[in-house]
Amino acid sequence: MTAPTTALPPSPTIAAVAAALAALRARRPLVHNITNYVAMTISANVLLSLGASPAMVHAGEEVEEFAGIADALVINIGTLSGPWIDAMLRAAAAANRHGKPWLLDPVAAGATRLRSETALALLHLKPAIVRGNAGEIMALAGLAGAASAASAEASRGVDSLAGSDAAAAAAVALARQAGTVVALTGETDYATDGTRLIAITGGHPLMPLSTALGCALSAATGAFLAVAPPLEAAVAALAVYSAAGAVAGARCPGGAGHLPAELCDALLAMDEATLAAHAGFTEIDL
Ligand SMILES: Nc1ncnc2c1ncn2[C@@H]1O[C@H](COP(=O)(O)OP(=O)(O)O)[C@@H](O)[C@H]1O
Ligand SMILES: Cc1ncsc1CCOP(=O)(O)O
Ligand SMILES: [Mg+2]
Repeated sequence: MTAPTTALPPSPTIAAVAAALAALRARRPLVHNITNYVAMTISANVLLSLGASPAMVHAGEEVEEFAGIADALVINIGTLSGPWIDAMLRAAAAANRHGKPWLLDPVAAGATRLRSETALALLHLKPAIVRGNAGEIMALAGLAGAASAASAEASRGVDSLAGSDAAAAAAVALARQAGTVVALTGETDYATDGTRLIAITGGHPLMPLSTALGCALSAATGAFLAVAPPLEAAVAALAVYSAAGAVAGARCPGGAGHLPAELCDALLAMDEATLAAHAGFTEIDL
């Protein structure tokens, strides 16, 4: 029997995630966010605690210029309107021209025609990563023709009613069809480039009870895009955030009110031992 000529890509390790986090902190990337009104403050605080520099810049008159100076761009369609859509399309095209990686968070894709058409138009501009909950990933995969249309019961507005396990196949199909990495979140998170599927455990059941933590995760994932290729960036972001979420949730016995603050503190203090204690990976055969 002959030995294989090409090695399989290595499975993710806690050490590799810790190294990506160290690289991020050393680089302190400037992350350009076009995000929704609900998510702006927590996204900026998550980026600062992680070790990145946030900037919320959405005016059509300046997004192209800013995309050129930023290290990565995050586009989140949470609170859409006509001028914002124009700015999002211009920013994504400018990031592509400048060779800057960018991420799409298709908030509530599938809920309205405006959201579906905008998410699809942005997908066609080739984001490096799409990060969404199960309902959004199933909807976007259906809209892109990568999977059958998502059922109306998969989402309620910005919230997913479906579990992430049920959306893993749609995530893989979307990644293949769109040539992107998909970061799918829920009780278990998944990262896939269409050839590999990695499950990431951690987090806390209180996380869906605090608004915009998914949006802030998308911002954090954008920061990792400045220091790592898309699949590694997605895995690192999901693992770091899952570990921080687990630590933060354990410090919130009375509910989710303080969760965003605890999450930021946990991100600031994140280290390899905490990652090892609170995040895990499984590589799933495709
Ligand atoms: N039931 C859960 N248990 C643990 N972590 C969760 C749970 N639901 C969501 N999370 C975590 O919350 C974060 C946001 O994910 P999610 O709620 O799917 O996004 P969104 O806010 O966009 O709907 C992710 O880090 C995810 O792992
Ligand atoms: C409530 C809400 N409405 C429009 S955007 C938004 C925030 C959604 O945040 P997330 O997707 O992280 O739950
Ligand atoms: Mg969301």
